[in-house]
Amino acid sequence: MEKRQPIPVAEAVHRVMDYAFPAKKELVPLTQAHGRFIAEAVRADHDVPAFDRSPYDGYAIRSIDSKEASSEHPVRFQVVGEIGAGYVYDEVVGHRQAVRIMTGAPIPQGCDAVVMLELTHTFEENQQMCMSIKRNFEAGTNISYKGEDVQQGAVLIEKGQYINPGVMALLATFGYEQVPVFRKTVIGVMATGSELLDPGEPLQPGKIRNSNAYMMMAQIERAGAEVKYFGKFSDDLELCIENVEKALQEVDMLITTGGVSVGDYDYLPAIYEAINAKVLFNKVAMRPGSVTTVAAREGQLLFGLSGNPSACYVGFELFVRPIIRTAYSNSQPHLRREQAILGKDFTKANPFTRFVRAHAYYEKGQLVAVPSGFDKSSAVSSLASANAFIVLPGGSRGYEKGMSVTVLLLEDLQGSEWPWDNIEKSYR
Ligand SMILES: Nc1nc2c(c(=O)[nH]1)N[C@H]1C(S)=C(S)[C@@H](COP(=O)(O)OP(=O)(O)OC[C@H]3O[C@@H](n4cnc5c(N)ncnc54)[C@H](O)[C@@H]3O)O[C@H]1N2
Ligand code: MOO
Ligand SMILES: [Mg+2]
Repeated sequence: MEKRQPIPVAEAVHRVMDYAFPAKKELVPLTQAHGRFIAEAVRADHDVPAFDRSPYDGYAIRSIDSKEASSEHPVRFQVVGEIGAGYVYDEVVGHRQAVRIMTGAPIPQGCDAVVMLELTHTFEENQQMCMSIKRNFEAGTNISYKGEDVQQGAVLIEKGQYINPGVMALLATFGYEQVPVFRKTVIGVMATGSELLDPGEPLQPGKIRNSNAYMMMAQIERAGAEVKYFGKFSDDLELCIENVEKALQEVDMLITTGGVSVGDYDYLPAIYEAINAKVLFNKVAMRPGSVTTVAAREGQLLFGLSGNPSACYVGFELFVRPIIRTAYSNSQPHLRREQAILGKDFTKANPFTRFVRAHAYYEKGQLVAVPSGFDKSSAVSSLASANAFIVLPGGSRGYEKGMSVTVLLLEDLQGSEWPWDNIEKSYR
């Protein structure tokens, strides 16, 4: 039996990233763009606001006419018109004339100030609407100027940016009825193992329910890709080869779970050989997920993730997620890295770099990360509350509560460019 040579995590991620590929583009209606990644930069083709407008309900005036106003000597204006948002007052406003104006309406020609309704007194005289004010208003008072928010030509959204609700607002502002986004990468999922039952089946001796497939399908969606689920397959070499071959025709990349270790029924190594896929690595100096194997055939990636649920979960986030986000031109495709305070002792020794599933939260402005439970590679229970991995570099005897540790955040949309440099052993 060939002895597997563990490689450092960063080296493994590099080897996978060498196979990154760009996704194709497609146009989707604006209403379906939220949560996608934009395929072109968005440049402002007009100013926002596109015209000088009123930020208040009140009266538009010529500031010069208010110069003499005081509480003893209010100045009165003739109200010559009224405009709501969406309309334009098309006369030129003259001496001691005012236009009743609503929030969002364009400033009439001749006017250079808006007086809030609350500061005015409105009355009727000789069947003529009038308004008076008791103080002077400088030119420019209460005007929202053309271009004060966005100037024409400004790049507002970079290619590869995640489309969040604020981006949606900008897309609508600039008339994107159809939005250029990256086509979702299609990722095949296949579970292997003769012990696997579907969630709807009753338990039987020696069998377990297939949880990894459902977990990974959700991870794929969280990362922004599309799932193609091929089901579960028993440990039968010929059957698996045939189905892996078939699946590869239908997806951009394929993830399998289980069968990558050295057991008699761990067939993934034989499958890669049979289909002529080149194994990029089959052992990573990490826990869980040391058996994570990645292979490539004609540029197409095959991720052989561990059958152990926690190992499978970690393998996905470290190796598959950044490939997805890179396909979308996202500049921060990896998990977001932060420093946190370890919230609880972690006494296990670490020959390999350990990714402890953890719950991270803020306490008085400080990020704290607490291991989320049973920590074996086989653990399924600790994943539900995990929103971070605590990264404990190898070669240590354990960590104590209060130490500063590196964490990778799982539910953060921002990500990081490359989190793998200079991860220090924890310190106080
Ligand atoms: N002699 C050695 N044995 C093992 C080694 C080793 O280096 N030498 N590595 C261990 C490590 S580390 C891991 S991790 C596992 C990896 O196992 P495989 O990837 O080959 O996965 P399986 O053998 O198929 O299953 C392992 C475990 O996970 C359960 N499983 C499998 N699929 C699913 C699924 N879809 N949902 C839920 N659980 C699943 C399976 O029943 C097993 O209990 O190997 C160690 N052994
Ligand atoms: O690959 Mo295993 O997950 O290290 O426990
Ligand atoms: Mg095995």
